[in-house]
Amino acid sequence: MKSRTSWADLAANSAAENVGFGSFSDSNKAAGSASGGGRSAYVPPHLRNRPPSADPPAPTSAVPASSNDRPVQGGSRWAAPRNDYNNRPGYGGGGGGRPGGWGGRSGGWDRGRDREVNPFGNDDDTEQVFSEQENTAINFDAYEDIPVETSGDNVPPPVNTFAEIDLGEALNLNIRRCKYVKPTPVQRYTIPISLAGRDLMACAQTGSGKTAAFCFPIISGIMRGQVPQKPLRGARTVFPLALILSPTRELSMQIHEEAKKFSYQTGVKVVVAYGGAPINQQLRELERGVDILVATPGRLVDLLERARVSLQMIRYLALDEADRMLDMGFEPQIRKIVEQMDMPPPGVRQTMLFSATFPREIQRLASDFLANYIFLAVGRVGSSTDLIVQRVEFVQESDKRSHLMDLLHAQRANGTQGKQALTLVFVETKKGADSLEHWLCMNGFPATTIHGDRSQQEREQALRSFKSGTTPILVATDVAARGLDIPHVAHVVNFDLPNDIDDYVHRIGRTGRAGKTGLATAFFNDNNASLAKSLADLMQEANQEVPAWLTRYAARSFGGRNRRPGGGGGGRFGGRDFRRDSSFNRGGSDYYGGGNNASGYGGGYSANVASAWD
Ligand SMILES: Nc1ncnc2c1ncn2[C@@H]1O[C@H](COP(=O)(O)OP(=O)(O)OP(=O)(O)O)[C@@H](O)[C@H]1O
Repeated sequence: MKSRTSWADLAANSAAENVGFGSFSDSNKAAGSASGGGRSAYVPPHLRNRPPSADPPAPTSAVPASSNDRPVQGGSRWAAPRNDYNNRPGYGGGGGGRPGGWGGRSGGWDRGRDREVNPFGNDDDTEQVFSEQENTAINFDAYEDIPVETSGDNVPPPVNTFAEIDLGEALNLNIRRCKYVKPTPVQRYTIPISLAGRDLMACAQTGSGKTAAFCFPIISGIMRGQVPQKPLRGARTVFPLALILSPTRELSMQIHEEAKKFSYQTGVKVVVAYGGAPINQQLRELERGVDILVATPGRLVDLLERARVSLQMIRYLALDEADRMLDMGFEPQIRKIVEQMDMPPPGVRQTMLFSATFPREIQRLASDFLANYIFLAVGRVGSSTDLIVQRVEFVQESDKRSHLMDLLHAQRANGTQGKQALTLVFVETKKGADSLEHWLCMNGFPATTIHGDRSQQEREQALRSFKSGTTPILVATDVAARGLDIPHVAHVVNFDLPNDIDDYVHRIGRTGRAGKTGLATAFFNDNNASLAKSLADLMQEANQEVPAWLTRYAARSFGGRNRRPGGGGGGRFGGRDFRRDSSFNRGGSDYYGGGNNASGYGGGYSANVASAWD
């Protein structure tokens, strides 16, 4: 899905705010007086932005008609109880469980007046949605025989269809608008687990739909949940109910765009906050109301320190790319956010950790954040690679550019470098990215670059230009390695291989997404010898052709940081529940070591790009 937040969008939002929400601050101040007759009455998320119904429903004690001041639609019609939620225990719908009075949110979130932008880009697509039979976006056959492993107490059974899960009417409609016909394997398992209120550590291959897997239960849970009383804090402090953290600005923007689609017309408000963009605009957006906050850690810490956000009401915490979030670069910030601010503890909040890779040492750290959690592994190690043809070629440093040129010329000749076939080239350093981009442009290959030394505006512009095919080659550092879902990336080139096999898995995962096939080419030379074993193991597991010379390199390297479990014959997954390891029970760790423990996971983590992240 495209990330469409841009500076232009932000400016437009700001303009819209001035036009449509000029009186916000007043109503915000008045918020909390549910019967005040002003426009500040609390409207619970599941009742916001509902179209007027033809049949006036029975009034509900949860939202008294008198508290709804919408002049056009009329209070009682908008205060319709949701049939699908109202009679269930714990949903707070018909039981008078909603006290109203979310002061901070109510004033700015009167959906009667807020024209929620249609994130699907068409005015009323209901007809189209209902006539849509097939999802053309995903090849589910590719997931037929995917191995799945769960561990933990009382794991709820998976579902086969979205219809089996009661996510709520409005969310179901959005799922159909997204043309998601069936849940992907990770969604089949994680959604019931999350809806059952369980904590989760989920490891599933790149491009397999993890974003929806954590967004759906959060949105559904907020729609049906009890709304607690807002604690007494500064008038400008906001109290999100869910926090989704991701390591990069672009990924946070992308999650925000996705979550907005899923939450369209549900009344659940999603706001994004990330570094590199003016904080004032983000503050204004927050003041207009927030249920789900998507953020990068650095900007969130800033907001917390300014007391503009409180985590006191957090019910859901999701860490995307959780292993990256807990590696050496980010861990202190994450611990500060999760453990040292006012967030409810594990067991009170629900915590979900997602990634395609989960080194056991990171699992050990992550377990501090979880209570009685379920571990889920879907797919083999780097199993997106079943869909990705992986090639590794021996190329000396000095030959890399001309070799890349040969590849690009061949693509052009084969017609695969058309507007719809994008090539993503990973390099090690920011300087190297700029220099390669320049060289490609000089040689007639339109290219752009994304890395941590570029301004946020430049980064966003580069991504837009790449996605649109204007510059069909993007030269990137690892800042683009994780999470980004860019349609039509046909080829990932590891011009410089990473030091860490997990980074390789994430990088090549930018192609071969959602059931589509892709190609990944790696340039290997002596400098990459330490990666040889893990790379050869990974390729072998994915039924790729391993060149004889790489096997020889692999045989020469003994163990090392990048040992893969596959070599030991036991690890089919991108991570395996570390609680099952004997070394865990002994309190030992063989994370970095050689050893022969099949369940060990060699994905040593690097902080080499932390400076480029937020
Ligand atoms: N049930 C579904 N049916 C069809 N398409 C889906 C479904 N779920 C997700 N998708 C699509 O699959 C693509 C990949 O999803 P997503 O970006 O969530 O993958 P991911 O598992 O988070 O990948 P990564 O590990 O790289 O972060 C997206 O374009 C998304 O819209």
